[in-house]
Amino acid sequence: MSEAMTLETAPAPVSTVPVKIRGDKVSVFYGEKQALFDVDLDIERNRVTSLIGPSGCGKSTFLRCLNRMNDTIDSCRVTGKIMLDNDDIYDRNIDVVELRARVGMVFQKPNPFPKSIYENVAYGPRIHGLAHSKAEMDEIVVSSLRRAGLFEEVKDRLDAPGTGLSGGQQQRLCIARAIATKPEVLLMDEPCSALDPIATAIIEELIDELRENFTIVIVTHSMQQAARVSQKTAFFHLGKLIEEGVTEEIFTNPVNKKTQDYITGRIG
Ligand SMILES: Nc1ncnc2c1ncn2[C@@H]1O[C@H](COP(=O)(O)OP(=O)(O)OP(=O)(O)O)[C@@H](O)[C@H]1O
Repeated sequence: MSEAMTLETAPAPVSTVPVKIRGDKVSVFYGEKQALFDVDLDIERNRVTSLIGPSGCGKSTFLRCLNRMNDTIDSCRVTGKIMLDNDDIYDRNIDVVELRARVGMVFQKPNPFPKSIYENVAYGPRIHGLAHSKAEMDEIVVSSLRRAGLFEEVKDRLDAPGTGLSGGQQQRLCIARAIATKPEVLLMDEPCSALDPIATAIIEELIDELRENFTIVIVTHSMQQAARVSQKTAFFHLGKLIEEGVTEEIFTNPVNKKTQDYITGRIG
């Protein structure tokens, strides 16, 4: 069966999970160069969605559209529509600072501020005015560190520099920092790529726990990781969303030949 016929005859995925983010014909240009082409992708609430595909296929570009991080790149232009619940996030009335508090981000390389562990976590809540007293701030810091699975390891040295922690601990600190502003969505751009297997396993376990309270979108180069942590997977190739669906289906029974070639290691 040809690829076109397969695509045309494939039934639309049916899902009853509420949609948190709806991407509608999202295209991204860096200057003259188009990096994403008409991507339609729904991100479901309280699920982990993995974005996978070969290097340069546009995974990070799409991820960065979801909290308008691409706005920081001068040459970058985004077209199409992205709805976060009922808000069009590219609407000119959207406050981008507020948007980034609702849609937090964790980067590839742990990047704690050169401040204490406590201050790393307190920073966001402070600039967003989320705590009205020291006691409230203490509560936010402790609960965020607990949720990030780090509190027990650092409770006796909250005044020590965040940069003095191990790589895996630093990444959990960055997760605590991201969740301290009580975001609805957490974006993770290859959050384990700088970590060893043990630290990676801890973060993966954490991702699974966090989805109870957050909607998570993760970019990963590791298909094993996508299979372990996500319920939905979207496969990108050369700036196009080729296929998306239930993770298990994507990895065991992909509809598109390109997806099949990628997961079997023939491309990428
Ligand atoms: N700031 C930028 N300026 C110009 N082009 C860019 C910029 N960022 C990304 N691109 C280009 O856009 C395309 C998609 O890049 P992107 O980083 O989104 O891909 P990716 O799938 O996340 O790749 P990787 O897995 O290597 O991180 C690539 O061709 C890349 O060179």
